[in-house]
Amino acid sequence: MQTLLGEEYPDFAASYDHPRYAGIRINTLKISPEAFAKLTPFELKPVPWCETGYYIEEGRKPGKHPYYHAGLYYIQEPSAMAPAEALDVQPGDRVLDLCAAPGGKSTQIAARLQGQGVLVTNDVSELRTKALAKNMELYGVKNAIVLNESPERILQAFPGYFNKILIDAPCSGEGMFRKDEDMARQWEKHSVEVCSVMQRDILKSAAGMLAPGGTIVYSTCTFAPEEDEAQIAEFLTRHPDFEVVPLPAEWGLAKGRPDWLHPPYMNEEQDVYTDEAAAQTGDTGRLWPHRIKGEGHFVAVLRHTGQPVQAQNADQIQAQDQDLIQEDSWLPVKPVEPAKLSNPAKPVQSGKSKTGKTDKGKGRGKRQESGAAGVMLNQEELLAAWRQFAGQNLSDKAGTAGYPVFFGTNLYLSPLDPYRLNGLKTVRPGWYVGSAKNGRFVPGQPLAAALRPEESLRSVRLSLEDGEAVRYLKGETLQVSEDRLNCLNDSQPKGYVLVGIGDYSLGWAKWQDGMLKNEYPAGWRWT
Ligand SMILES: C[S@@+](CC[C@H](N)C(=O)[O-])C[C@H]1O[C@@H](n2cnc3c(N)ncnc32)[C@H](O)[C@@H]1O
Repeated sequence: MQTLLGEEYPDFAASYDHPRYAGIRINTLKISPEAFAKLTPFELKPVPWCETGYYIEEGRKPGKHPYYHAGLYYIQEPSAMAPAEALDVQPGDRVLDLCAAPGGKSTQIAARLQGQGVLVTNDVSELRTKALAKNMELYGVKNAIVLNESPERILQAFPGYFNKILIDAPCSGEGMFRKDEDMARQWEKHSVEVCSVMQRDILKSAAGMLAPGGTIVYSTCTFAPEEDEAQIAEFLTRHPDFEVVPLPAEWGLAKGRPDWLHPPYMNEEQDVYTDEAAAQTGDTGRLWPHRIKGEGHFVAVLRHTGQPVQAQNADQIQAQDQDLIQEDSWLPVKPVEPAKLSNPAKPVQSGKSKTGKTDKGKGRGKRQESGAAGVMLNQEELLAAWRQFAGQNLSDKAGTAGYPVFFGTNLYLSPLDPYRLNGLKTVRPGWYVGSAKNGRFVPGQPLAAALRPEESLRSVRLSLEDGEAVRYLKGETLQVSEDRLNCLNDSQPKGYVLVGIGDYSLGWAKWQDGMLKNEYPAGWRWT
């Protein structure tokens, strides 16, 4: 770092004696920054490069507040907010987040999409995709697909498909040493070399998945030029149909350093990029811990110079997907295991479909006897049971469009026709709305997390002050009188109730005779 930074080095080194900066980003799928400012328990100071990002006081434990459990904000290191902002996602975009776990930037992208378009979010680590999937659910994201795949395999399924791609690349992590001292201990010289190879491969796959005119944002949290400017210079040399787009000047970021693409700053002279490509890296951005309030990051915006693809709304995307389906290429995402019905359900009557039409009697008479295992529920019946549930528990305002996808007894609504996911390791094919259990449709926690009170026929607002909300989050049964329930369209108070703090949903409960039976899942509870 001394060689790289020269005169600036003492300031850089001194920055490691300062405490790190803590930040939160408001989840605009749930609440606007203006509304959050009225109820915030923290002192908020804006992050210059992210309209929804704020510095908060260090040591406040933002993960221990009920608003965190309501998905109102994501705890994010402020400089890590820059890459997804640089991608400039708009509602209707088709976005891929290739190295996404645990989901900081994916939740940011999903908030920018506002439920329109598609987010495919992926990580190669199976373990880390679990945290990614949970975060998508907690933050109320309806239009995301979570994959656990290699970029090369995703390329086979989505050539030229996305108009925005984020690569928050695996890197040697030099910018995280203040935040996490273990990363400094684990650093080895060969980390840079190993990561450089991975980054090159990921960038190559990403280029193949980008639609003409689209944008790739490449970011790392390291200072090593081999992983930053050198990757971009090499990419531009191999892909002359891309250019670097400068970051907004008002963000106050430092410029990239083309002068570091030679010894003594880099190990050896590289002959894999042209001078013109190297010069363009001056328009990339660097976040330095001694220059901005945040840790270290590198950000490059790479635009394909072809004719731009228009942002599309969900209907157009679905229509285009329909056009692409070949009759003979259709396969379900995974063979469907019929749900077991130990307690046979009443025949499914009628319910609202996503088009608002009723499907009277659909699925009736299709169940098969299966010996001691009881009665099997087929896909059609599970779908009908969901529609019946929606008809009896959700209001007309509830937005529940999507392709139904069946994984075992679970039902998801997907923003994509599932034929695209054939053969891919899919952690979540869409929004998990519920499953069949003991002959009934049981609504899922992610359904509740993405609904607003006016979308549920029954809702209740718990108070923060007397600890009621925390008791719900701990899994307790609560006493709630009937007059506190908000029942729409003359619905009866008995049944599923969407529980929230104020206007912000937490999960499901079942109300009967003044008792609110807690349905908040064990794995989500406040401990
Ligand atoms: C910097 S972290 C991502 C942080 C994430 N974007 C966020 O904002 O929460 C890099 C991620 O890349 C993943 N990764 C490593 N190699 C990968 C590969 N070849 N393809 C996809 N993901 C990869 C790692 O498992 C790790 O989760």
